[in-house]
Amino acid sequence: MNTKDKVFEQIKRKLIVSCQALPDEPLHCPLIMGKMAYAAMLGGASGIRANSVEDIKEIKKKVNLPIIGIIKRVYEGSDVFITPTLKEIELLYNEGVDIIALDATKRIRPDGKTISEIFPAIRERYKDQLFMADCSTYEEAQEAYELGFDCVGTTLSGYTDYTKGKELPDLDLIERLVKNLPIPVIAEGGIWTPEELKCVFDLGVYTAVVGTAITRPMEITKRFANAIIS
Ligand SMILES: CC(=O)N[C@H](C=O)[C@@H](O)[C@H](O)[C@H](O)COP(=O)(O)O
Repeated sequence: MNTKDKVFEQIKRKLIVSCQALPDEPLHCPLIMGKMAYAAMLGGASGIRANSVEDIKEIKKKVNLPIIGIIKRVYEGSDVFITPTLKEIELLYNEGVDIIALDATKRIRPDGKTISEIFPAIRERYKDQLFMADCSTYEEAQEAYELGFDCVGTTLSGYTDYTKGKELPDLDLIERLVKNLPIPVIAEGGIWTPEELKCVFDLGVYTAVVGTAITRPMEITKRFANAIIS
């Protein structure tokens, strides 16, 4: 089995936990994300999604699980913030992550180009690297598949101007992708409960990423606090 197949085999029909805290979040700190990933592993996660080279380095010290790596960076003039430019891809590639995820929406990137303009050269340059397309619509995922991405995720449904307000998890999108795309579909975004996780697996996803519901205590606390506001 080659390395790519091995990675996919390890995460097949298993839970991936996203361990992320941005600079404005209370748990922002590589050491904490490393421990978070370790806790997730002990709890049964089979893969980790993580943001930034610093966090990824620390997580690698604590767990030996496949990592989906991203770098979130906001550039002026573009709404694309998940691994938006070639620079972030190069950093993730040099760090060595099993899968690099990047925004594959139709939005214009910071370099003024679209994903279909830049991805062919990326595919060519990093031949052995696995890439995940973070999409917000069916058409974007279809295009990502045609461009040569290895897997697609529903990560950005609800987060682009044209999908804002969508109920998450986006079950319709997940179902359509599973039915029509021949590459692994990863459900990601807004999975809050074990029941929802089970539901997306029942729809036939290859795997699913759960983040906030497990690794953002401030958001989890808000849900409880809000439940008793009269
Ligand atoms: C839109 C965006 O920035 N999504 C990010 C992508 O890496 C993360 O902030 C999410 O936590 C992750 O996608 C998992 O989703 P949820 O936290 O809803 O389980």
